[in-house]
Amino acid sequence: SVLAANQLDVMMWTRGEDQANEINNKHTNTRYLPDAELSPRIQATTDMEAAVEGAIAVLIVAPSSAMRAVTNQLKAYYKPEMLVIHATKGFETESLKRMSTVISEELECEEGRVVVLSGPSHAEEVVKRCPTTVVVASLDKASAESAQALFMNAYFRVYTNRDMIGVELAGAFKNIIALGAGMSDGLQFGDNAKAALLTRGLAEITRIGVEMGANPLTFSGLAGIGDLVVTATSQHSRNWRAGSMLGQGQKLDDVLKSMGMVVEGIQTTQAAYFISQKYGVQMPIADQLYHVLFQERQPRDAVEALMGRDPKTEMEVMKLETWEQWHS
Ligand SMILES: NC(=O)C1=CN([C@@H]2O[C@H](COP(=O)(O)OP(=O)(O)OC[C@H]3O[C@@H](n4cnc5c(N)ncnc54)[C@H](OP(=O)(O)O)[C@@H]3O)[C@@H](O)[C@H]2O)C=CC1
Ligand SMILES: O=C(CO)COP(=O)(O)O
Repeated sequence: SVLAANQLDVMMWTRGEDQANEINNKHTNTRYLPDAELSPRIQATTDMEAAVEGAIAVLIVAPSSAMRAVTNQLKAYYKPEMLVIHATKGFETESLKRMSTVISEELECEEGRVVVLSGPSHAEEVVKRCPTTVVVASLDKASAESAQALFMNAYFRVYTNRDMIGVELAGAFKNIIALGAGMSDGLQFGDNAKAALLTRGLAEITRIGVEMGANPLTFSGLAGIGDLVVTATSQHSRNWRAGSMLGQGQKLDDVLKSMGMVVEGIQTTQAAYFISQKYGVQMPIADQLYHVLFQERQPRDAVEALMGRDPKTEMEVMKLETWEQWHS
C-alpha cells in the first residue's frame, strides 16, 4: 500500500487463486486486512514468474518458516539488478540462520546487498496511512538508500542503518519479549511486571545481539525498543495476544488455531533457546518462555523462576567490546 501510494505498480504473489481474484477485482484482502480498501495499483497473481517480471525491486514477507521455500521458487526469475528487500521477523529454526542469509543462499546473491525493512509497523495502521517510522538496513549503503527512496512518503518515514545484523536480530528477538509481556498481562500481573519484562528483555536481546555481531545502539532504535514497545502493547500484536491467551491458561495448540495468522515469537523462542547455548549467553526470559511453550511449564512457575534468580548488578548487560572487536 505504501509503494502504491508512491505511484508504483505493485504485483503481489499469493498462493490462493481466490485471494488473487479478490485483490484484483474487489481491491480488498478480507482475510488479512478486513477493513482496508486497496489501491488499484496493487494487483495479485499466483504465478511467480508474472509476479517478478520486469520488477525493479522484490519485497519478500513470507513467514520465516516459509522463507527458504518461497525464495527457492523465486530463484528462477530473480535478476541480479533487482533490489531485494525483506520484512520478515524470525529465524530459520533448523539452521538458526537469519533471513538475509537464507535469501542470499537461495537466490545466490550477495548477503551484503539484501535490505531488511523493520520497525514498529502494524499493517492495520500503515494501510490507514497513520504516521509510521521504520528502518531499512543493508551492508550496502546504496541498496539501503534505494529502499528508503522507494518507501518514504509523508506518512511513512524511513531511516537507514548499516547494522543489518542488528536490525534483523532486534526485529526477530523482540517477539519473544512481546509474548512474555502478553503472558504477564494474561496473568494480570500489572504494569510493574510488564515494565520489568520489557526492560530486562531489551537487556537480554541486546546482550545476545552484540555477541552475534550487532551494534548495541540498534536495540535502542526503531527495530529494537520501537518495535518492542508496539508489539508488547498494541491491540494488533499477534505475539502479545498469543502470550495473553497462554497467561490465561489456554493451551498453545488452541491459541495457534484461534489466531489464524503467524505468531513468529513462538518459533523464535525455540531458536533463541539454542542460540543462547551456541553463543554461551544467558537469555533467562527466552529460556523460561521456551519451557512454557514447549515443555509444559506453568507461566506462574516461569515468573517465579525469573524472580528467584541469583542477585545481579543491573549493568551485567553486555560485552560492549564484542561489537568493537567485530567491526574493527
Ligand atoms: N503484520 C504486520 O503488521 C507485520 C508483519 N511483519 C512480519 O512479516 C512476516 C509475515 O507476517 P504477516 O504477513 O503479518 O503474516 P500473516 O500470517 O498475516 O500472513 C502470512 C502470509 O504468508 C503466506 N504464507 C504462509 N505460509 C506460507 C508458505 N508456506 N508459503 C508461501 N506463503 C505462505 C500466507 O498465505 P496463505 O493465506 O495462502 O496462507 C499469508 O499471505 C512475519 O515475519 C511478520 O513478523 C513485520 C512487520 C509488521
Ligand atoms: O512486528 C510487528 C509490528 O511491527 C507485528 O507484530 P505481531 O506479529 O506480533 O503482530
